[in-house]
Amino acid sequence: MTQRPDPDETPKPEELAEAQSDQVSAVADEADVEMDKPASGTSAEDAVEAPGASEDPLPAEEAEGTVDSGEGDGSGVSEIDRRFMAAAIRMSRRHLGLTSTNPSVGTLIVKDGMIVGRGVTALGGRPHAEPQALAEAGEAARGATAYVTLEPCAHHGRTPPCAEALVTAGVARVVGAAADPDDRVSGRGYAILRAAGIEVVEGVLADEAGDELAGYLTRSSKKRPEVTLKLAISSDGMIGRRDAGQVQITGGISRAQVHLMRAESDVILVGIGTVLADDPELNSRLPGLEERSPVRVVLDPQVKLPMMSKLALSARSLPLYLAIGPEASAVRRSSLEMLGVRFLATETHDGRIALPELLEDLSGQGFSTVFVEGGAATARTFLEDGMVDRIALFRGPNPIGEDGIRSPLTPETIPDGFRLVREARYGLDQYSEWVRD
Ligand SMILES: NC(=O)C1=CN([C@@H]2O[C@H](COP(=O)(O)OP(=O)(O)OC[C@H]3O[C@@H](n4cnc5c(N)ncnc54)[C@H](OP(=O)(O)O)[C@@H]3O)[C@@H](O)[C@H]2O)C=CC1
Ligand SMILES: Nc1c(N[C@@H]2O[C@H](COP(=O)(O)O)[C@@H](O)[C@H]2O)[nH]c(=O)[nH]c1=O
Repeated sequence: MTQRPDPDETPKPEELAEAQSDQVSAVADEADVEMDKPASGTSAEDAVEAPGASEDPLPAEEAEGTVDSGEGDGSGVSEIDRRFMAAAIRMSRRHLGLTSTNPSVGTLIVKDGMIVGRGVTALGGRPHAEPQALAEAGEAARGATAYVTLEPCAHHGRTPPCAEALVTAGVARVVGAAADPDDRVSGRGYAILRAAGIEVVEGVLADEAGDELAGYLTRSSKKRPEVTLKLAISSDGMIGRRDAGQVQITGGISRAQVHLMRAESDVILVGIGTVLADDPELNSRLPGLEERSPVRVVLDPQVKLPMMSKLALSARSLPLYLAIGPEASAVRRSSLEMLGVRFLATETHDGRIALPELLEDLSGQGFSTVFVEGGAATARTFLEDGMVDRIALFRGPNPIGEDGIRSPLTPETIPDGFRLVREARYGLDQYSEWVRD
């Protein structure tokens, strides 16, 4: 029988705060740089000393300026530059999963050590972060420093290029994090700024910004979305119990974390085996993030999805796609179509959906991030096909035993080429995350 999550286990805010999660605290950090607060009067300390920030308070004299603090590394980058960039990166998380096909970019305009303008790429991808931050700053942008998590765009789209907007606003200095691989930008954004006499510093916290922009960067360079494989495993390395439906392996704080990760993704994907066993909802149910549920995709070559499954019954309110093969029954297809289910016709190999083709299709539709939540067969083929960019493992404290379904992956069997980037404790669970080098 399917076990439902215990509502009493829904974590309280103080539990979340205790979870010491980078991502949960990042959301809290973002909230501290509230977009709807008046910009004027936000000091460097306000921006950087958000909850969860580990940095020591800045000395007043350092907070007053944005020029080299005298570290002597000769790069022209000060500690305060890095802190403002860290704040801009945290802010950019606000719209992760909501700006497709654009990346979620953060911009801060800083004058005399005070934040005078803030912008995050708007829902749907426009307007970009820079014009919003410049509009908030108004005349104060003249002579200010702009912190941008991605190189400002250089092309004329529905709005003029952001690089030109920064020039027109009269900023004196631009500090950038990640370079933009988009052919229409790729160095041109920084070139426009330099040609106008603006001082440009590139690559400040580029890795950290790249982490948040991973979907966009992968989609631009590999023409497919960034894939995160997430699994919840028991202490003895199982992901479920045979013929038992959904087994709760991890606790409430991990579940909240998973729902946050879902909310930050464009697509959540599982195999039909998981749907038949668990009857999952695959949405984001974290209070306040319900509207941010991703599109759901099920690998279902033979269209086995039950009409009465939670997924099929919710297809009108939250998009549901079945990746189907050439042999899919037209009759089953049209019954599900009436419920609002959509289809992605894909080639199959040995009855398996061709993942590279499916991912290319999803990328073509503008999706930049795919969160794969299993089950075992699906996880295995994503790994075998080399289609996993990030692995997120939640390990619960209890064993499942002999009737368990063995996980295709444990912390001890992470494939070569992946690097451990994050570890955290969520209640009694251990969280570990790896990225492909
Ligand atoms: N702890 C955890 O993190 C999770 C645990 N689970 C557990 O896992 C179990 C289900 O796992 P499993 O049975 O392996 O099911 P999957 O969810 O991996 O589904 C497998 C099915 O998906 C279809 N499929 C189509 N293309 C592919 C492809 N390229 N690669 C793999 N599958 C493809 C096939 O359907 P067809 O046979 O019709 O061709 C295949 O049998 C359940 O017990 C569930 O509770 C599930 C998710 C997460
Ligand atoms: N059992 C288990 C997980 N299982 C995953 O979550 C899915 C259920 O999603 P939903 O119906 O939306 O709650 C399920 O089908 C499987 O993919 N995840 C975890 O983080 N921890 C757990 O202990």
